[in-house]
Amino acid sequence: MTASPAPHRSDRGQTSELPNARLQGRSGGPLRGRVRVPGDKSISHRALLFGALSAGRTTISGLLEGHDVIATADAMRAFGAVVERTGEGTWTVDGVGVGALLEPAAPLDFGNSGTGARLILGVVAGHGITARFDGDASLRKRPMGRVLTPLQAMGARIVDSSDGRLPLTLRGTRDPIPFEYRLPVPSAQVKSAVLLAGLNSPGTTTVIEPEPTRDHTERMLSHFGAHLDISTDPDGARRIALAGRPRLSGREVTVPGDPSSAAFPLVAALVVPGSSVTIENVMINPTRAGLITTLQEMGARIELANRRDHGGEPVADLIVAAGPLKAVEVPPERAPSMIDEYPVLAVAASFAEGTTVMRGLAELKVKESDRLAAVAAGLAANGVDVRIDGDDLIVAGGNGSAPGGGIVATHMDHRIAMAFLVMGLASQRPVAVDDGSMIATSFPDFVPLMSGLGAEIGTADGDEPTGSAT
Ligand SMILES: O=C(O)C1=C[C@@H](OP(=O)(O)O)[C@@H](O)[C@H](O)C1
Ligand SMILES: C=C(OP(=O)(O)O)C(=O)O
Repeated sequence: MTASPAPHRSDRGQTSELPNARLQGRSGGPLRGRVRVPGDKSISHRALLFGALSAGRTTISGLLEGHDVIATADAMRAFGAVVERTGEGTWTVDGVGVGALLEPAAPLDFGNSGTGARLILGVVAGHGITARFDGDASLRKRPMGRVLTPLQAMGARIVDSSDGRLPLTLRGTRDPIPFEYRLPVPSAQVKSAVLLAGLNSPGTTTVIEPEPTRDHTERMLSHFGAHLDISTDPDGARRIALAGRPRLSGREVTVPGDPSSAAFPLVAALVVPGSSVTIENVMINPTRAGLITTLQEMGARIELANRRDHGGEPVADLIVAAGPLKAVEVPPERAPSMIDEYPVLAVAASFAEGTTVMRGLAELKVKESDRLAAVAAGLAANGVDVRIDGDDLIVAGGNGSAPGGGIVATHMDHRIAMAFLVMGLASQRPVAVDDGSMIATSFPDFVPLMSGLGAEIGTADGDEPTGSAT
């Protein structure tokens, strides 16, 4: 089985695209080799954004050239920044500076990307410009009220929207009101939107997060020259205070490997018997490392070698060897540090000994799909005993094997597609996903990278799976 060759779209900097077709993962020999996953998606979005909000030139290496990030690059161009691809993963941004963004001439299309849409709503909210935001069918279903509520309190106005979802038009303010906001949901996107609006405020913008979320915005704001005061409140909440109207200057950014993409070859190497894989240069920032902690608790053999600093973020090479996994209970407070990794953790749990309980997954319901429902349906279609109890996901493991044989509905969700293709590599029968095209939003070279390790992933033209989850 082979994957179809990927078309090249050099004008937008994309390296490859997967076919809009059913794909299938099936068991073969052990996975072996060394790989590098693409640059971190969260950091890639932010590098482009902060580059555009800075004076002078930002040079970025290791940028993720997936569709989500390319949509952010296009939005930065619409605001007047000069964004150029100078080589594979290397980009320059000649910024316009905080307060100086131009009004986009046309609607901004964020495709499948919640991060791009929500962070840039924050950027527009803090500028005296109006912009129209749109996205694909998945993004149009996702809640934007979580960012619009604080942004309106800072002075932005919604010109039109259907119940707080895209498409919508936002009119920003040139004088955002200094504001203090306690996050009602653990979301780095909401935190970042408020801080980005606060950049152009004459006073201080404060975000209080009761549960820590990924801290890339804070790290990069400091790197680009903003002044942040980060402290802990008496109740343990994290308080982030940003002084408004800093002079941000162009910087160099080197983007480390994305732990959310590394999760797929990592779990594959654990569940395919006899595998031994090294994944180089993976970011292990503690706000993103919950999956590694959880898998190690399950007994996974993962060595973190060659720990070092890469562009202000901790990274390591993950040396992974297949072996038995045992069920664990994953506490709700760990969810923000592995929020995008639950689909593939649920796949790992289906091969474990015992019943894994993942608690506090309400946020999974508002991702590219309702991931709680999509994961449960996908596992059930593949013969796994799975249950949703409120916001908890409960997966009975098959002690080293899972039936497989199902077709999984991906609901325009890249992580559902990749997680179930990984399942097929170790299950008794192949696992098919109905649409692999969304994989290009975050991991355009997923299929060739996995194939290079020996994985059998390709178009589903061989054995037809039987079960289905639609
Ligand atoms: O800030 C970010 O870059 C992201 C934050 C998370 O979303 P939430 O803020 O909605 O949890 C995560 O799911 C998303 O993939 C990227
Ligand atoms: C949730 C995700 O991304 P976004 O919110 O940016 O669409 C993700 O990549 O899993």
